[in-house]
Amino acid sequence: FCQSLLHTVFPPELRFASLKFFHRLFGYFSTYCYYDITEIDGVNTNELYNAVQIYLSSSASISGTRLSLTRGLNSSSITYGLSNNDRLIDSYKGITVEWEHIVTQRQGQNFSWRPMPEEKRGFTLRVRKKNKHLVLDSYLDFVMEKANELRRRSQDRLLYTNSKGGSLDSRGHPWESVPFKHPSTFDTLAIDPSKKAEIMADLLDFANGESFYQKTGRAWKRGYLLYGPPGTGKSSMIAAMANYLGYDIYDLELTEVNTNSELRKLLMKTSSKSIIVIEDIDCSINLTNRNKNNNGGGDSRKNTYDLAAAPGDDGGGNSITLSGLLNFTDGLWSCCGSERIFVFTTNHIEKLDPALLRCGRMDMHIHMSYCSFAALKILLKNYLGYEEIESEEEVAAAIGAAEMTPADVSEILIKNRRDKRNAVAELTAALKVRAERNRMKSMERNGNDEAEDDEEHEKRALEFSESDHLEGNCEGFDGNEGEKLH
Ligand SMILES: Nc1ncnc2c1ncn2[C@@H]1O[C@H](COP(=O)(O)OP(=O)(O)OP(=O)(O)O)[C@@H](O)[C@H]1O
Ligand SMILES: [Mg+2]
Repeated sequence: FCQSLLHTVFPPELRFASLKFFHRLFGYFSTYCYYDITEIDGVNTNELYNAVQIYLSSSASISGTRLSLTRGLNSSSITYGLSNNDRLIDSYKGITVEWEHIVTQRQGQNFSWRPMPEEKRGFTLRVRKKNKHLVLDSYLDFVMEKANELRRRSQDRLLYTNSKGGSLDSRGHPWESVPFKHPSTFDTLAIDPSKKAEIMADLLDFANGESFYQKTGRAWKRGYLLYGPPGTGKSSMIAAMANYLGYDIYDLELTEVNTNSELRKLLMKTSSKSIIVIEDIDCSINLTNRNKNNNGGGDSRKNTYDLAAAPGDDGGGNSITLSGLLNFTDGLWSCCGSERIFVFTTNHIEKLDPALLRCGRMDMHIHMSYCSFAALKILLKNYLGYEEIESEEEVAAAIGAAEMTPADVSEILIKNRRDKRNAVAELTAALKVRAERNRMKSMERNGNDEAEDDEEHEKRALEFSESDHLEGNCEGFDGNEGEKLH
């Protein structure tokens, strides 16, 4: 009406100014105020737009009559959304707000560094003027929070890894992501039940501990160091943690990071509710050369902490220092997000610098040990459905000395999963062979000169393994004892 009135009454040159005037007048007398949340804010994607879309999808699923359905690339569920130019009423703390989704055609493509969508989309939020402060102070935060929660619930976990050589992806992010579908959970993890319960309780306390961390003035983060021989379930434990808490995983490949500042940037680009993992921390940075540098005198603190690869080393220009890494986990920058878990894994805890191990940095040191009897029972139950086995005493007697990893055990169980009886028989035999072999090795090590006996034992062990067709497995077990192959 206003516009047709303007057309008839005002000359063209005055139309724009008078339209503006009418808008102001209308705004002044109106009891409402309006907030536009556009999809693209200048050149960047507006996070708030995405959040509102997700937030409204939860209420739209119940009340709307015409909805748009979408399914994201990384999502395994469908989300509902408002169709074009549809409205939805929402209430919050006793006030009512109205959302409208507005889609218009973009007029003429302006020059831009990246292609813009043809449609211009946005939400308009209508609120009563008297409720303006509540909306700005807390409703929009509430929407953001709720959207993040919904996103986490509807979407599969994401596994991020830092791009090769610190390069950025097309959206300027240093992390690349794929859907995280690792099926490991605390139910499938074979570790001592008491240890498992302790870890689960610790994780839960952490996830629910916002007010505790606030009250005690601590940054809301926690560090776990998982150590133990290869194949004892360190990576499986990380996956179980992520699945348990519903967190994303950032798998940090330290060898791809060149400088401390790059490391810091990576940290800044991680989201909260995530697990930041550095696997095989002892192999990622050269921990052995720091003493060499130390001999040179000068700034002792710097030298002690300098973990940079020595010249000529295969460091690939990598100049990350221990202090850089400690700052990553512990410094002021580590608090730029919240609710984050750091997990480091290593096969050789003795190689790590004490600075990395001190309390408060890595809060919990978790020893992932060889398969115990309690852990074996979990594997037998999960793989074969056995609650009990016949040769329980025999197995229990051999398992301690056998030093077999859960990976070794599960390999035997998988191989024989069609023939459960054979699985247990083969497992018992393998445990005995391993126990015997370890016993002999320790005797050798102790300088016991029962050399003739040794040969006989070896023979017996071999005969034993051959008679049970175990050659292939035993080879496999041997390989797991020594160094990791990298
Ligand atoms: N504690 C465990 N419970 C259940 N399965 C296990 C356990 N440990 C190992 N496995 C099985 O063995 C395989 C290897 O385990 P995983 O990769 O977690 O070992 P790791 O400790 O991370 O070894 P590495 O030090 O070589 O990285 C997994 O596929 C998993 O199925
Ligand atoms: Mg691993």
